[in-house]
Amino acid sequence: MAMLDGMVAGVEITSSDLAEQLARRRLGYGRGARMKFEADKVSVIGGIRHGRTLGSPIAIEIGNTEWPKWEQVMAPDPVDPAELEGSARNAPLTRPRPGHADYSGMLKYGFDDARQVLERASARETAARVAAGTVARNFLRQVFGIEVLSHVISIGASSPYDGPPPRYDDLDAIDQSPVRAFGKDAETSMVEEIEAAKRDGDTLGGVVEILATGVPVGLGSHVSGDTRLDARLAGALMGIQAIKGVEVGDGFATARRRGSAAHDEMVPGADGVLRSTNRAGGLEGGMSNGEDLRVRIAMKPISTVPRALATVDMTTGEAASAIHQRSDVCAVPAAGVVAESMVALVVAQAALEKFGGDSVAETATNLRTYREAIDARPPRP
Ligand SMILES: Cc1cc2nc3c(=O)[nH]c(=O)nc-3n(C[C@H](O)[C@H](O)[C@H](O)COP(=O)(O)O)c2cc1C
Ligand SMILES: C=C(O[C@@H]1CC(C(=O)O)=C[C@@H](OP(=O)(O)O)[C@H]1O)C(=O)O
Repeated sequence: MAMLDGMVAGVEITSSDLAEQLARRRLGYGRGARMKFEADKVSVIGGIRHGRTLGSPIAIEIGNTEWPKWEQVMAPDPVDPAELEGSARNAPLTRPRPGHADYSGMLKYGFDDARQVLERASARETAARVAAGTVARNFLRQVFGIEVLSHVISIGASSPYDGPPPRYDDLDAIDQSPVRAFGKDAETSMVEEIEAAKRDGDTLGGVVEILATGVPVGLGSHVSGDTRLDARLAGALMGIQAIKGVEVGDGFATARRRGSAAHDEMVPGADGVLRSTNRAGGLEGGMSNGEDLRVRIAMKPISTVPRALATVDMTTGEAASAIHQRSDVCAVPAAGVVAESMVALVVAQAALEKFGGDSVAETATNLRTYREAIDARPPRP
């Protein structure tokens, strides 16, 4: 269930927009069996009428077609233990899987069965993020002309893409790529990495770049740490399962440069201030600076490794192997779609803080007033 509060009235959104974005999240070479047989069945429960948001909380349910198999073992009401006997699926999971939430969750919550942790910890939940993010995307496009896109930079040790960032027009081509790569060379190298990992019973992570174009200057704020747009983007992106690093603009490469080669110099132009570079990724002092937002995320390899990892049985204390029923080999392309949604949600929230309003029309009026004020600055020489 995705719940989205605070969205203005009048945003155009249909079930097929939601389905389209959810379908993008399921794609990608290297995803596992569950993606093939499980469908995302979308039902809008409230907050949208006749294709437009109402300004009330939006609730979207995404059916989990796997649920009937787990209905008994995960039942909210007490179940007679005799009914659970005889099925491996119903047996408690006592061997925490390294890299997952199992071990810490079992100790922290006092559980003997890691199942009480794992389904909630699962990235299945990212379907809800994509549904909520679709509303944010449509709002950003409709009012601001902002577009959010992503592409995979590398998977495992593949040769990283190092060309210019794609534009929104390139997104269809990126989505056509089985690894959501921008460019054939990067794609070939990524596919080879996945095939090798599959052969070896192993899993992979990788790096994704996310861009937002058309973002007005002044979203976020320099006044405190928690209002900084870079901090909010990093927090939201780190909140995605398996994301272990976030880089803003040239991030780590910038740390190795001298100041004279690290910042984005300004020159006067016919339409105001111009920049010849965007090393900062569109963010200075915790605020958008009018350039494209550009952030990267690092995803760790999938935790459920087919070549079973060593663990400890929490009931007996003995050495054991972690279970592997099925899993993705690599979910980096899908993580990119999830990351786009998180960026859209953060940017939409910052845009609503800055421009406010209860309807698309009111937010658009506030944006126009702001643009008129800033368009005159600085005076043209
Ligand atoms: C889109 C997506 C799909 C994932 N699929 C799997 C999977 O099939 N198997 C798995 O073990 N982990 C998968 N993960 C990663 C786990 O959810 C992640 O390893 C786990 O939550 C622990 O990560 P954390 O330490 O960052 O919380 C996936 C993550 C994402 C974002
Ligand atoms: C179901 C989804 O992703 C799941 C995320 C996930 C994990 O551990 O995060 C593990 C796998 O699930 P299972 O262990 O049940 O096979 C993925 O299929 C999805 O993205 O819709």
